[in-house]
Amino acid sequence: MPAAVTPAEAGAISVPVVVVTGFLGAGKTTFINDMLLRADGQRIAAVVNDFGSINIDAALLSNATEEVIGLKNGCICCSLQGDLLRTLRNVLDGRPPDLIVIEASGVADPGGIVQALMDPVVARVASLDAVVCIADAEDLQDGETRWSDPLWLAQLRGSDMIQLSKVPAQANRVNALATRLATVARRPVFGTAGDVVEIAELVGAVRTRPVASIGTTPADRRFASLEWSCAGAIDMRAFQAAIQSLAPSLLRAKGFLTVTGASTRHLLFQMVGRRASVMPAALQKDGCALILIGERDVFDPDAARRLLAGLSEG
Ligand SMILES: Nc1nc2c(ncn2[C@@H]2O[C@H](COP(=O)(O)OP(=O)(O)OP(=O)(O)O)[C@@H](O)[C@H]2O)c(=O)[nH]1
Repeated sequence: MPAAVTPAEAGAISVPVVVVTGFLGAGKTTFINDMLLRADGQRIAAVVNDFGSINIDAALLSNATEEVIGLKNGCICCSLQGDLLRTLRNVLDGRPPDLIVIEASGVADPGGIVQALMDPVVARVASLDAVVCIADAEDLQDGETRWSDPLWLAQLRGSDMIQLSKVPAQANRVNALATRLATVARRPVFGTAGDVVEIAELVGAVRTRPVASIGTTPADRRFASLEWSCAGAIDMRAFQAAIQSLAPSLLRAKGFLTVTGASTRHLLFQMVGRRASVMPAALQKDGCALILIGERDVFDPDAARRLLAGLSEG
């Protein structure tokens, strides 16, 4: 029996799709959140692919749009391509949105996502209009590591434009960074003067792009991750000490915490490289849910799990 046809597939509509890529913690969710807040009446559906099964990004975006779909446990550039296509069909079923924005996980090569979107059935109803790469100015100024990272280069070169995040105040440093980025990527760079790429610039342009081959190491061979959760509250000082000792082996950590020993009980924790922050969480639910990610050859998830287990026993 042939598969049911969505209204969009019936030929009535083609919904533009924007893919947001960028390295772990670059600022993809922040950019999409800002985009949703600037939507000005447009209905934007966000499809979010977190690296782990704790879908933190989807929870963060759900304040800004009712249509957030989390793709859990895997990476849409490789193992989740089928899920992405099924999700797009579900989004397009019923009343299609004006725009679909897909947040790739920080470990994804956008080439795989572009390839999935070129599936002939999907391409008829959802047109890939732009791939935006969020480039983390702090990370890029920390040293040369990222500049020679094949995954980061694939994200940069697999995009149509680059949006700088975490821009330093000094204009000369920003301009030098933007010039270097534009040379490496051969793409326009936004954000030097606090400017943010507008939705109108993302949608409607006809862009031809080669179907990129995925030449980067599969995410699960390069990165190791730990998802850790507990039902109750943990001591804030003990958590800070644990994270401090894990920090040298981590690239990214984030999650929701319920803590004792601090003025706010429910916190959103974020760490990118060595920079950590906490802020009051919108969700007032007891318990902790964290994801920690590092390079497989430096981060030991089992040792981290043992360390964190001590927090919920205290
Ligand atoms: N100062 C500053 N902080 C930012 C900016 N963009 C993002 N951040 C912070 O950087 C951290 C990571 O931001 P996210 O938007 O979650 O990054 P992401 O790329 O979605 O992260 P992953 O999905 O885990 O790869 C958070 O603490 C943000 O508040 C920015 O432009 N300026």
